[in-house]
Amino acid sequence: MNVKDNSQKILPNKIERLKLFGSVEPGPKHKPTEKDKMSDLQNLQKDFLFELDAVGITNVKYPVILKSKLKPYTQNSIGTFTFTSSIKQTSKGTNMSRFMEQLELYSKNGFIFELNTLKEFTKELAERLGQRDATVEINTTWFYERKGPSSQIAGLNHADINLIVSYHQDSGYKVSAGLSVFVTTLCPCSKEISEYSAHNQRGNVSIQVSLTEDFNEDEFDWKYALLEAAESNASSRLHPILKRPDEKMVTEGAYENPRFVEDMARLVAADLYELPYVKSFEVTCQNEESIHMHDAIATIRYTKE
Ligand SMILES: Nc1nc2c(ncn2[C@@H]2O[C@H](COP(=O)(O)OP(=O)(O)OP(=O)(O)O)[C@@H](O)[C@H]2O)c(=O)[nH]1
Repeated sequence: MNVKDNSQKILPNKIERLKLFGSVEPGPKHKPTEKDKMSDLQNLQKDFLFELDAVGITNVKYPVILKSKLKPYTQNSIGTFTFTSSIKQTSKGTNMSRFMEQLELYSKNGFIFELNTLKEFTKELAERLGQRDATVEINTTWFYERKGPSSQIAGLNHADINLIVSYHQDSGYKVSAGLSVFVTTLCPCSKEISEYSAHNQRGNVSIQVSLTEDFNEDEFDWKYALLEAAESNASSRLHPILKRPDEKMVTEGAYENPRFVEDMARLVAADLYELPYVKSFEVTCQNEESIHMHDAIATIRYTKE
């Protein structure tokens, strides 16, 4: 057995240590260091065979500020951004640094996760890039207060939400919003055939809607509307804190509102159909089955006339 050597080590200094592990002195440098003397490969103009539909940066994490109809009314969250624009066949590349420059500019006083800000941002981005169009997508987590149905004890739930804004100098804006949240579903078949009980599952409801041009975020909180569409049609909503009287209500409520995955998709679709500012939608419900290894899934895509 090795006996540990407890005598104190004399370490080489930091520079020597880095050299020990392979660091070397800088070599001779001949290329220009001033920006205007550097070659600018990405701005080369030639026939590069194809136009690009979307080029840019993705998986950018930056803080965002959310406003909400539910408590907490204002909150900080983390946004995951994707920024792109098309580029012509004659351009070699885009100017990647400009996406982040613009994000930093808008983040000086906190980046507000709202439609008006995002529309202005997307148009300015296209102009900054010298392109005809730009698209910005932000995914973030929205926290909202949820109380136990009997005890009224409050805690925080969360849903994943996104906004996608595209701007084109000829056709204007296209706006899409999405939400994904968990719910409880209780199997109608199981309830029907069993002497007692019914198996239930954790369901995920994912909604993506395209919004009308005149949609006004100050009048309608789209994330609240999508949350309601998902949760109010489930067998039960999820809760952060449940005391026994709450648990009894939630359990019985689910038994009184059984749902297949297909029922969920259709009922959510019906609510979205009735929202006047939704032009088209896609709903996917996925149940993590508690009596199978696999999940059940149902999707509806619909465009209003
Ligand atoms: N086009 C392109 N740029 C890349 C790629 N990989 C890295 N870069 C980026 O190139 C950027 C620098 O290019 P530009 O943004 O055009 O910088 P610049 O020319 O000094 O900036 P401007 O003066 O605004 O044009 C850096 O942000 C790098 O991240 C790539 O695959 N394509």
